[in-house]
Amino acid sequence: MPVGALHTLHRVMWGGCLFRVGSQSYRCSLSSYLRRYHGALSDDIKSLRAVLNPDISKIRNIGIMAHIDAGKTTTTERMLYYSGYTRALGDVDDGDTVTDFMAQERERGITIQSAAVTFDWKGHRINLIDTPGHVDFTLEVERALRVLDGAVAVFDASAGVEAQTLTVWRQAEKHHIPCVCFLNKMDKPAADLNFSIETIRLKLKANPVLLQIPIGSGKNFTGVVDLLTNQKLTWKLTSTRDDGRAFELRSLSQSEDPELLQAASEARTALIEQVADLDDEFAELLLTDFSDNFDGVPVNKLQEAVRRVTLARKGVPVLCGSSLKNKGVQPLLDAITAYLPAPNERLHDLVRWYKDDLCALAFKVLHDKQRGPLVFLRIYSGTLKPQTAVHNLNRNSTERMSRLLVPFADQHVEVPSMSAGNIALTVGLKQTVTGDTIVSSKASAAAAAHRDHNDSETGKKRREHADIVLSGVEVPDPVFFCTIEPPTMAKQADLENALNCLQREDPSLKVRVDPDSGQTILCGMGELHIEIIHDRIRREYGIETHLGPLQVAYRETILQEVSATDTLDRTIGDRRHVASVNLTVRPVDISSCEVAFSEELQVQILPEIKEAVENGVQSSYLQGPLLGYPVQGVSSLIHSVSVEPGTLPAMVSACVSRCMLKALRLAGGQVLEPVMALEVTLGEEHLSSVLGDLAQRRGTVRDIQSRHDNKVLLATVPLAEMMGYSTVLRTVTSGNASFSLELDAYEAMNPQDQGALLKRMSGVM
Ligand SMILES: Nc1nc2c(ncn2[C@@H]2O[C@H](COP(=O)(O)OP(=O)(O)OP(=O)(O)O)[C@@H](O)[C@H]2O)c(=O)[nH]1
Repeated sequence: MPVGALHTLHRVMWGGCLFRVGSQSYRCSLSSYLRRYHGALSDDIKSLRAVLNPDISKIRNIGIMAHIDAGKTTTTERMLYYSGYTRALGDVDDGDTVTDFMAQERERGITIQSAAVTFDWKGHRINLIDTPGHVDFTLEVERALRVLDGAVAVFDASAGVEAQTLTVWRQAEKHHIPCVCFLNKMDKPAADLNFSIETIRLKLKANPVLLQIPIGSGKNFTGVVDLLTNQKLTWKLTSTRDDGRAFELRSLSQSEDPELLQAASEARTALIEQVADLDDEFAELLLTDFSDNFDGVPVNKLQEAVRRVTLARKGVPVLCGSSLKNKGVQPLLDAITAYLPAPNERLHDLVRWYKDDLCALAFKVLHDKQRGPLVFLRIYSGTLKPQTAVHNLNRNSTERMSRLLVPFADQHVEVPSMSAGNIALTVGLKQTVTGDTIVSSKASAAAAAHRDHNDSETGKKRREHADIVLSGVEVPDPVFFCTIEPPTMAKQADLENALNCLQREDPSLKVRVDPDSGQTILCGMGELHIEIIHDRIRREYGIETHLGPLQVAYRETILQEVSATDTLDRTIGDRRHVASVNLTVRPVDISSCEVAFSEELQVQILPEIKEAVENGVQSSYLQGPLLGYPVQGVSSLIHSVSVEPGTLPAMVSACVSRCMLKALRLAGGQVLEPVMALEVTLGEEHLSSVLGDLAQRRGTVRDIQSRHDNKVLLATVPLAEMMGYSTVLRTVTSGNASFSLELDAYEAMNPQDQGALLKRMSGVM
């Protein structure tokens, strides 16, 4: 270790080391420091100092998204390695990657939590979020996308666009995130560039802009031709241990590569024509100066045009490579810096109200045993400094941030400040939960609100005060639930604490207490989600819990319109409470649940009585009359409410709830069940047994497509029939199939199935 670079080094409380270089300190664990920075220590320390507050135009906040197993983690590992942050190449199959750092992730070889990783590439700072591919963790992806400026979509080039990519792509579209596509696994014999590009066009409805063509295929894939520069990049790996750091860069020549040159020149012409179609500025340049000689188009002009096309989301640059075989990752890093936007190129409307004051969004919370909650913040404006108080707008509370760190997977480097555009990790924010807006003080929020208000007055645009709060993450409703019990009552408090911590980290996990049995209920997004939570409680909190059987989160609705009247007359102590209500419930669209007042009542009703009535209706929606599941697809119209003087609002709510229950019972109950969209990829020889199994699960086949030698089966199946499906599929296909599952819709059960469910739930069957 070149000790000269380190002026001082001493141990600190949480097992890490404080490294001082000049006036600057960095903190990380000694072993990881030695492992990661060995060899290029002085350079890396310099670069760490240099990137503390990089120019905003040099920052790229990027997510990697893809279908499960497409190779996100492997690609991320290569990026870290080539940028000089890791000394050895991690391997998901050996369980030693940097980004999959949770114990379960290493064991299962999948990415569960999105880990933020910061590194530099050619003068740029890249904040990269590795997102999970499994559908149970869609919320993790959503949370990451919310704070990113650009994304890399990684595909398995032998499979093209797969189910989960579609979901994530739609999420990226929702947030208007420009993307670059990376066709990974080009070394596989079945890798097919044209097929993959076609699926991007057809399934994602995107406009692929091919920037490279592959050299060789399958085992003979050796590199790519860069169509912008007409140069070939070849990785002549001499042994399996070759890390691919070095590659050869040469211009194509007629004498050595006549066929490749021909193919590249055709692809380049197609690229130039395509970009000209998508970008007027480039089209004008082409028509004026290069109409008869596309070869003369300057590389930088073409690159600028591709960038504009990407940022406008009119097209997506497509690159190819093989992360596992260490080919093509460096050009992907170049593409990230060249085509994806800097934070200041993205429109974040509210940022202008804060001017140079701090405004940041908490997008992830992790619990660290020693340091307490670690909160990941995306800074939109202003500067964040450690040892300062910040104001949480959502909780209306002020708390003190003790440390500020740069997130480096499971290692964190302490920094003295961070400016707009960056992703920071803070220690000390104990009340902040995912989705909260953090500002410097109450006064700065008031000033922002004032600017917002003034702008609305002058700018005629009606704005809400809420515009100064960043919108959080939409949390989908959980579809599965089960009871969870501690080993002894003495551990109940520990379990509650563990569940509180886990919920702050993961808003898709819901915990409630059953009012009848007093049991704690876990509600999650899928079998795997609940299994992981169970596992984490055991490993991280040392509590062996018992889970009850997994149950499906049904819903209830009604079949017909019904009116009801009820009067509550109750004396409590010496006070008499009398309230009457008349209302109608009617079935509406399944996704809504409303309460409305007749026109006459709307004018007369006192605000506190109105609120009490609404509370009464809402509480009746929480537990339907059939099986006690939440009610949806019902509209309630309140015709009249009479309340005698002295009656408490809580009594009005109770009267309304009782009347609602009466009406809902009379309206004929209908159970709604979650129906999932299933996609199974399998060999043709297993198709009939998988179809037979699906028929027994009340599945409906929507389509069977061919993908090379495989079949892709698209179906919808009630979630209740999907318990343990992964095990059955593995057995039926001898492990040669993969599947993905996501909520399609809540659908009405047919009378026979509903009858059987009701009997089962009431213990008759
Ligand atoms: N042949 C080939 N295999 C690859 C390549 N990249 C990754 N793999 C393999 O594909 C599998 C999945 O790779 P990961 O990097 O874990 O994929 P992921 O997308 O991060 O997976 P999740 O985190 O579970 O969503 C592993 O067995 C890798 O070794 C590649 O370029 N070529």
